Amino acid sequence: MTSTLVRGRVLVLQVKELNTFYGESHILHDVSLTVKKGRVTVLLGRNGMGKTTTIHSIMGMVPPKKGEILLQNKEVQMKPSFQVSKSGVALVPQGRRIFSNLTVKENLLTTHRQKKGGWTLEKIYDMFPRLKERETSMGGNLSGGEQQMLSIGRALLTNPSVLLLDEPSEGLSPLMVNEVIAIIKRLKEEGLTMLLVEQNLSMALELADHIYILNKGTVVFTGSKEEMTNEIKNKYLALST
Ligand SMILES: Nc1ncnc2c1ncn2[C@@H]1O[C@H](COP(=O)(O)OP(=O)(O)OP(=O)(O)O)[C@@H](O)[C@H]1O
Repeated sequence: MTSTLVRGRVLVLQVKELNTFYGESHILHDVSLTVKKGRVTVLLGRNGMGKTTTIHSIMGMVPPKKGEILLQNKEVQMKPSFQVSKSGVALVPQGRRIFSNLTVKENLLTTHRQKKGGWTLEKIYDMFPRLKERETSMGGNLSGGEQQMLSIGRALLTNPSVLLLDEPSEGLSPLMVNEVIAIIKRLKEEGLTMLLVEQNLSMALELADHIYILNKGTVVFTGSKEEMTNEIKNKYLALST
């Protein structure tokens, strides 16, 4: 498989000049970003700035009108979601979207795609012992934190090349947010490549290798957390404008 190298790192995902519309509303304006292998890339921005639309464009759920999406140098932008997923992109969606009337085990097995040396049900249970304990419970009876683990476990079982996480901290207690941070760190240690959408700045700063900020559908900052000045934070991430 051909790969693009930037400063010695393979680019797993390249998004180039995406323009996405909902009907007549032009939401994403030439959004470009790259996700490097083994790194946590974070997409930040206030409510309604286009973060979820970017994720949904990558997944083929809202096809962009213009732009390119390359997964390990192969174009995926005109593919339907199931093919994007098959190509190696997995999504932990906002709101978790687990099946409430299936058991934990059934939820996990809906997506399992085997890969040599990859994620298995046993490996998921090793990482999330709580899911093993609740294996036969209905998804709808789990706590918010357990549902988040289930949503992450289900995405991992597709054995993706890149994992997209859309606001995994949303609606969780501070204790559970710390748990999710610890999970993401462990996944990084396992070598997983991730694109994390967040509004929780402290979580983003703890995890990010590289940051993009979206404002009104446009990338207004790209750089390391050290390069993100207070001025930039106040301008683009403060809760009120
Ligand atoms: N299905 C839709 N139809 C029409 N407009 C939409 C739709 N979904 C989102 N939008 C609009 O697109 C813009 C970007 O929304 P998006 O959900 O991508 O933002 P976001 O940065 O992820 O914010 P949030 O954290 O609130 O989800 C907003 O103005 C929103 O109202």
